Amino acid sequence: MLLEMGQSHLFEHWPEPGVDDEQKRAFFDQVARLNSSYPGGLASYINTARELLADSKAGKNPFDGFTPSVPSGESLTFGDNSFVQFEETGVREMQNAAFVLVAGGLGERLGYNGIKVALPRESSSGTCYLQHYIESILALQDASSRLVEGGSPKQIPFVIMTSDDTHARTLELLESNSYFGMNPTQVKLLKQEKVACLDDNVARLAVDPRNKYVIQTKPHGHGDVHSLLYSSGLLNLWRHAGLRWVLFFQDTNGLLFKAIPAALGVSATKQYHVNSLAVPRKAKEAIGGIAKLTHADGRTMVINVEYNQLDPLLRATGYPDGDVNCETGYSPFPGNINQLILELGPYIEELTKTGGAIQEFVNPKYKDASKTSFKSSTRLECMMQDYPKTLPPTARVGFTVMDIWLAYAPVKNNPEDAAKVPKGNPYHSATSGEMAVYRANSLILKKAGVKVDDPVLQVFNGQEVEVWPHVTWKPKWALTFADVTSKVSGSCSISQKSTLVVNGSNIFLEDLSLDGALVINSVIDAEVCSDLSEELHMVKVGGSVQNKGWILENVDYKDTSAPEEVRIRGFRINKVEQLEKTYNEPGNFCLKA
Ligand SMILES: O=c1ccn([C@@H]2O[C@H](COP(=O)(O)OP(=O)(O)O[C@H]3OC[C@@H](O)[C@H](O)[C@H]3O)[C@@H](O)[C@H]2O)c(=O)[nH]1
Ligand SMILES: [Mg+2]
Repeated sequence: MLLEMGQSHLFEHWPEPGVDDEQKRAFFDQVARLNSSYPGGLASYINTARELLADSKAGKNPFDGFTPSVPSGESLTFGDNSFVQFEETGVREMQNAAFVLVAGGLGERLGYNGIKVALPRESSSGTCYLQHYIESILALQDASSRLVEGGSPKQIPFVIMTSDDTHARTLELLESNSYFGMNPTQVKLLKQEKVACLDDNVARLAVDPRNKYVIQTKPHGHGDVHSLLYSSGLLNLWRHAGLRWVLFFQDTNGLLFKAIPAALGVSATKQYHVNSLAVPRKAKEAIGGIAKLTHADGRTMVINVEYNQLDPLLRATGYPDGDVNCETGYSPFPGNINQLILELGPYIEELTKTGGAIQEFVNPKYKDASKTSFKSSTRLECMMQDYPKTLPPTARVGFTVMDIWLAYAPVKNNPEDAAKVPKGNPYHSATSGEMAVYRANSLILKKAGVKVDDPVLQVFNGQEVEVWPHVTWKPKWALTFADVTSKVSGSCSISQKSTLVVNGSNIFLEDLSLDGALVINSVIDAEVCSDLSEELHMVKVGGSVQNKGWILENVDYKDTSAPEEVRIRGFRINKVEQLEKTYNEPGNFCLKA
């Protein structure tokens, strides 16, 4: 097959039989792996590569013939009646859902040495992303089964796509933490394989410069998740179990689960086959724009245009200024946060046709204008949000826009690059990712009637951020706005320098005045309480707490004496003074300190 596909150069240096046989066998093992992990096999990979490389050389625009326009979608306002309604619907539907986290990326822009899901989402509680995601899914599972009478509690499946770069460390993080409370059989890791690198425009496979018996490989992109799910057989198992939704998400977004219930509510209510979550987008921000593309022949699709392609597409289609903000101060195109909700039935139907193959692209860096050779080997790539590209026009494809403060705060940029982000655009750094959690929680409490002091501006690693009170809670405390409003009452207030950490589902804040740090734990087992009415197992906490609190101290990212996860956010928390309370029985508690 390799010879037929013009790959004879791979064997040119081979010595006679009997020499290097081990390495020759290893070579064929690798070829077999590359062949079986790609839909259609290696020959199909090479053919596609030739076509895409020819298009790229000819300077062909992948959106040739299409004109972009601003699509209309569902736009939600946090806390209003329809939002609350969507959240309730979403939580109810949650027991028919499965979650898929794509976490095979190295995070080269961030440059962190560990895996990204092991980073703390915020440093007041120190909870890492993966723990937060798992606890959110478990809390949704419980809340959903409570809403459905007589239903037997279902376990929400959780899939993590890993790669050779992240697999072992992801597994190790799960195992050393007892899967953060999830049943290990509920979690499935699917490892994506890399794809072969290409040396030239006729798609000759690149050999590893250090070992001529190895084909060089690079990641193929998050689009692999579809073929992996398809070939794993999980989708049909889920269908037989009565599931209806698959929710995809990315490795570091500390706000995502605040947006999930309402977004699923929208999918269920509008019967969307595909629902992408979006936020208002700043021009040139490194997030894709959701656009309606209309072809000269009349076809239309609503699809993500990746951030590096939006500007050239706009310039080529009559918008000479390219990717710029409109009068709202934002790009007219909603920003894709790559949280996709797919309806399982239509998804399986589509994958049965495509095998999960996603339209690919190639992005070679040419040596010169002749475009005949590359600076370094290239490869085909694909993105999970390109899934709708092959759907028939009858498919119900929509999107849902929510506020940025509620839905999107990824950690993608290293401190140096983040500090260079144009003023007013989000930093997407470890610093902004943590501050966004505090801001969102503070704004939600405010909306629920708590008096929360305004933030102050502070600079960490060259980035000016709003510092709100450090409020963080476990997902089981509150998943939706209705949960929060049911758990705070009377006249509560939180000063700017405060930290509030809430660990426990049955904690109710009533007439609490906080100026300092307060950690409230409740260790009452929800199952013991399940036969009691809510009143009977409430831990009601009020009173006035004042102490020196927890203080943020600047740490420079170049200061190698601090741990990497501290350095990249530019501060550490000095826990000067706090009140910590742990309750193991219900009651009314009046704090004084
Ligand atoms: O090969 C890969 C590459 C990436 N990934 C995962 O995919 C997720 C996103 O990866 P990247 O951080 O490289 O994505 P980017 O920031 O380039 O853009 C992505 O997120 C922002 C959106 O607006 C873009 O449309 C989307 O492509 C991460 O969770 C990463 O771990 C894989 O699982 N495998
Ligand atoms: Mg990327």
